[in-house]
Amino acid sequence: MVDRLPHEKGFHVSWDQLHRDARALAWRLDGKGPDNGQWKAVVGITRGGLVPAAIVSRELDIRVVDTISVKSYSHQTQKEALVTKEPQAELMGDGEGVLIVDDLVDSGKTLELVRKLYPKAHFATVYAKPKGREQVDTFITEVSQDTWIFFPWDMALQYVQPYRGTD
Ligand SMILES: O=P(O)(O)OC[C@H]1O[C@H](OP(=O)(O)OP(=O)(O)O)[C@H](O)[C@@H]1O
Ligand code: HPA
Ligand SMILES: [Mg+2]
Repeated sequence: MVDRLPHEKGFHVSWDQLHRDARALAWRLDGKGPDNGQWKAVVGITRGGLVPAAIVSRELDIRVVDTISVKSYSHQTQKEALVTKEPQAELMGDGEGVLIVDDLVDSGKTLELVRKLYPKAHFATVYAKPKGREQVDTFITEVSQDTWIFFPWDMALQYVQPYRGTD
């Protein structure tokens, strides 16, 4: 018998679960936009935000979709985030009416940077950890800070040993 499962503190999200949670996020945002409840665009933060952004735009019938690319650098002990591709400036303005979507917020650094650029945008993530929670306006599921979320695009089906092992 093993006394510790290898995936303890790991939150493994299947495609089905991700689809359900991203749909739940869309439904929560429905009718909450500033223009008669409407949102004018969805912007996905690459790359993790692309899948939930597609699901949200489909559910809410938002046809205008753009992306913002943020690259995180590890330099000694500092982690610095940098925007490497911006969405269309005329679309964004100060972010009013725009839904900015990411898969999760962890430390909050990514959203903090994007928020500075588009302070009036609405920030939505599927998952959130406590440190970054204040950076996100709407999310579906919170996990503890020491949990690592594994997304379906980073995983594959593979054989696992029986719980009791083999002879
Ligand atoms: O709240 P933070 O601490 O900033 O972390 C959250 C960000 O980190 C991950 O993206 P990553 O930068 O790994 O790039 P990717 O989406 O291209 O995988 C995740 O998709 C979020 O965008
Ligand atoms: O928990 C996580 N899972 C995947 N990517 C991440 N990037 C920051 N935190 C995480
Ligand atoms: Mg990301």
